[in-house]
Amino acid sequence: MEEEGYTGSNFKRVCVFCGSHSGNRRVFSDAALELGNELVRRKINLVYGGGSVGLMGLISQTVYAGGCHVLGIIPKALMPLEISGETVGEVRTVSDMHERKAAMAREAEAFIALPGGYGTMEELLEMITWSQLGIHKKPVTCEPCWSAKC
Ligand SMILES: C/C(=C\CNc1ncnc2c1ncn2[C@@H]1O[C@H](COP(=O)(O)O)[C@@H](O)[C@H]1O)CO
Repeated sequence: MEEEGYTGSNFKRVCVFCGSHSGNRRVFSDAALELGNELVRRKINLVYGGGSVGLMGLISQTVYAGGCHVLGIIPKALMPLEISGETVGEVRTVSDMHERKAAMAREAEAFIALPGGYGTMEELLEMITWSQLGIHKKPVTCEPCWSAKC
Protein backbone atom coordinates (compact mmCIF):
# COMPACT_ATOMS: atom_id res chain seq x y z
CA MET A 1 0.00 0.00 0.00
CA GLU A 2 1.29 3.52 -0.88
CA GLU A 3 2.14 5.91 1.92
CA GLU A 4 -0.49 8.61 2.54
CA GLY A 5 0.16 11.78 0.54
CA TYR A 6 2.27 10.07 -2.10
CA THR A 7 0.74 10.78 -5.48
CA GLY A 8 2.96 8.33 -7.34
CA SER A 9 5.14 8.56 -10.41
CA ASN A 10 5.80 6.18 -13.25
CA PHE A 11 9.57 6.53 -13.08
CA LYS A 12 11.42 3.31 -12.46
CA ARG A 13 14.98 4.57 -12.87
CA VAL A 14 16.31 8.06 -12.29
CA CYS A 15 19.82 9.37 -12.93
CA VAL A 16 21.31 11.56 -10.22
CA PHE A 17 24.29 13.83 -10.93
CA CYS A 18 26.14 15.04 -7.83
CA GLY A 19 29.50 15.93 -6.35
CA SER A 20 32.45 13.62 -6.01
CA HIS A 21 33.10 15.55 -2.78
CA SER A 22 30.75 16.22 0.12
CA GLY A 23 31.28 19.99 0.06
CA ASN A 24 31.79 22.15 3.12
CA ARG A 25 28.18 22.58 4.23
CA ARG A 26 25.94 19.99 5.77
CA VAL A 27 23.01 21.02 3.59
CA PHE A 28 24.74 19.28 0.66
CA SER A 29 24.88 15.86 2.30
CA ASP A 30 21.41 16.45 3.78
CA ALA A 31 20.10 16.98 0.23
CA ALA A 32 21.73 13.74 -0.96
CA LEU A 33 20.26 11.79 1.96
CA GLU A 34 16.83 13.32 1.48
CA LEU A 35 16.76 12.51 -2.22
CA GLY A 36 18.11 9.00 -1.63
CA ASN A 37 15.40 8.32 0.92
CA GLU A 38 12.73 9.76 -1.37
CA LEU A 39 13.83 7.46 -4.21
CA VAL A 40 13.59 4.50 -1.84
CA ARG A 41 10.16 5.62 -0.63
CA ARG A 42 8.99 5.75 -4.25
CA LYS A 43 10.81 2.51 -5.15
CA ILE A 44 12.82 4.25 -7.86
CA ASN A 45 16.14 2.72 -8.89
CA LEU A 46 19.30 4.81 -9.22
CA VAL A 47 21.65 5.41 -12.12
CA TYR A 48 24.72 7.47 -11.23
CA GLY A 49 28.40 7.99 -11.96
CA GLY A 50 29.60 4.93 -10.09
CA GLY A 51 31.82 6.63 -7.50
CA SER A 52 31.90 5.73 -3.83
CA VAL A 53 33.21 9.11 -2.71
CA GLY A 54 31.45 12.35 -1.75
CA LEU A 55 27.75 12.83 -2.41
CA MET A 56 27.89 10.13 -5.10
CA GLY A 57 28.87 7.61 -2.44
CA LEU A 58 26.25 8.88 -0.02
CA ILE A 59 23.29 8.68 -2.38
CA SER A 60 24.28 5.30 -3.81
CA GLN A 61 24.67 3.81 -0.33
CA THR A 62 21.33 5.27 0.78
CA VAL A 63 19.40 3.93 -2.22
CA TYR A 64 21.12 0.53 -2.06
CA ALA A 65 20.53 0.19 1.70
CA GLY A 66 16.86 0.96 1.06
CA GLY A 67 16.58 -2.05 -1.23
CA CYS A 68 16.51 -0.37 -4.65
CA HIS A 69 18.76 -1.22 -7.57
CA VAL A 70 21.85 0.94 -8.07
CA LEU A 71 23.66 1.13 -11.40
CA GLY A 72 26.96 3.01 -11.39
CA ILE A 73 28.60 3.83 -14.72
CA ILE A 74 32.22 4.81 -14.58
CA PRO A 75 35.13 5.14 -17.02
CA LYS A 76 37.96 2.70 -16.14
CA ALA A 77 40.47 5.53 -15.83
CA LEU A 78 38.38 7.26 -13.16
CA MET A 79 38.06 4.25 -10.88
CA PRO A 80 41.16 5.02 -8.78
CA LEU A 81 39.96 8.62 -8.34
CA GLU A 82 36.28 8.10 -7.63
CA ILE A 83 36.17 4.68 -6.00
CA SER A 84 37.61 4.25 -2.56
CA GLY A 85 36.66 1.16 -0.61
CA GLU A 86 33.53 -0.73 -1.51
CA THR A 87 31.01 0.24 -4.15
CA VAL A 88 27.38 -0.80 -3.93
CA GLY A 89 25.10 -2.36 -6.50
CA GLU A 90 26.04 -2.93 -10.12
CA VAL A 91 29.12 -1.19 -11.47
CA ARG A 92 29.50 -0.92 -15.23
CA THR A 93 32.82 0.25 -16.64
CA VAL A 94 32.98 2.23 -19.86
CA SER A 95 35.86 3.56 -21.92
CA ASP A 96 35.39 7.33 -21.54
CA MET A 97 33.29 10.21 -20.23
CA HIS A 98 31.20 10.44 -23.40
CA GLU A 99 30.27 6.78 -23.22
CA ARG A 100 29.42 7.21 -19.53
CA LYS A 101 27.10 10.14 -20.16
CA ALA A 102 25.42 8.42 -23.10
CA ALA A 103 24.87 5.27 -21.02
CA MET A 104 23.49 7.24 -18.08
CA ALA A 105 21.14 9.09 -20.43
CA ARG A 106 19.99 5.85 -22.06
CA GLU A 107 19.43 3.95 -18.80
CA ALA A 108 17.47 6.64 -16.94
CA GLU A 109 13.98 8.03 -17.44
CA ALA A 110 14.69 11.38 -15.76
CA PHE A 111 17.64 13.37 -14.40
CA ILE A 112 18.13 15.16 -11.10
CA ALA A 113 21.19 17.21 -10.17
CA LEU A 114 22.21 17.60 -6.54
CA PRO A 115 24.92 19.98 -5.33
CA GLY A 116 28.30 19.32 -6.91
CA GLY A 117 31.24 20.84 -8.69
CA TYR A 118 32.16 21.47 -12.31
CA GLY A 119 31.59 17.83 -13.28
CA THR A 120 28.02 17.94 -11.99
CA MET A 121 27.39 21.25 -13.74
CA GLU A 122 28.73 19.82 -16.99
CA GLU A 123 26.54 16.73 -16.76
CA LEU A 124 23.43 18.76 -15.89
CA LEU A 125 23.98 21.27 -18.68
CA GLU A 126 24.61 18.55 -21.23
CA MET A 127 21.31 16.84 -20.37
CA ILE A 128 19.54 20.20 -20.62
CA THR A 129 21.08 20.96 -24.02
CA TRP A 130 20.36 17.43 -25.29
CA SER A 131 16.75 18.03 -24.28
CA GLN A 132 16.76 21.40 -26.07
CA LEU A 133 18.09 19.68 -29.20
CA GLY A 134 15.49 16.92 -28.98
CA ILE A 135 18.11 14.21 -28.38
CA HIS A 136 15.99 13.03 -25.46
CA LYS A 137 12.60 13.99 -24.07
CA LYS A 138 13.27 13.14 -20.43
CA PRO A 139 12.70 15.57 -17.56
CA VAL A 140 15.74 17.31 -16.08
CA THR A 141 15.65 19.08 -12.73
CA CYS A 142 18.02 20.29 -10.07
CA GLU A 143 17.91 20.02 -6.32
CA PRO A 144 16.25 23.33 -5.31
CA CYS A 145 13.42 22.70 -7.81
CA TRP A 146 13.12 19.08 -6.79
CA SER A 147 12.94 19.96 -3.07
CA ALA A 148 10.31 22.60 -3.78
CA LYS A 149 8.49 19.96 -5.87
CA CYS A 150 8.17 22.38 -8.77
C1 LIG B 1 36.61 15.68 -19.49
C2 LIG B 1 35.54 15.46 -20.50
C3 LIG B 1 34.39 16.20 -20.52
C4 LIG B 1 33.98 17.31 -19.62
N1 LIG B 1 33.98 17.01 -18.21
C5 LIG B 1 33.14 16.16 -17.62
N2 LIG B 1 32.12 15.57 -18.29
C6 LIG B 1 31.31 14.71 -17.65
N3 LIG B 1 31.41 14.36 -16.35
C7 LIG B 1 32.40 14.94 -15.68
C8 LIG B 1 33.29 15.86 -16.26
N4 LIG B 1 34.16 16.26 -15.34
C9 LIG B 1 33.85 15.59 -14.22
N5 LIG B 1 32.79 14.80 -14.41
C10 LIG B 1 32.15 13.88 -13.48
O1 LIG B 1 31.15 14.52 -12.73
C11 LIG B 1 31.02 13.89 -11.47
C12 LIG B 1 30.92 14.93 -10.41
O2 LIG B 1 32.08 15.77 -10.44
P1 LIG B 1 32.17 17.06 -9.50
O3 LIG B 1 33.21 17.93 -10.16
O4 LIG B 1 32.60 16.60 -8.15
O5 LIG B 1 30.83 17.70 -9.50
C13 LIG B 1 32.24 13.00 -11.29
O6 LIG B 1 31.84 11.65 -11.42
C14 LIG B 1 33.13 13.38 -12.44
O7 LIG B 1 33.79 12.24 -13.00
C15 LIG B 1 35.81 14.38 -21.49
O8 LIG B 1 35.23 14.58 -22.70
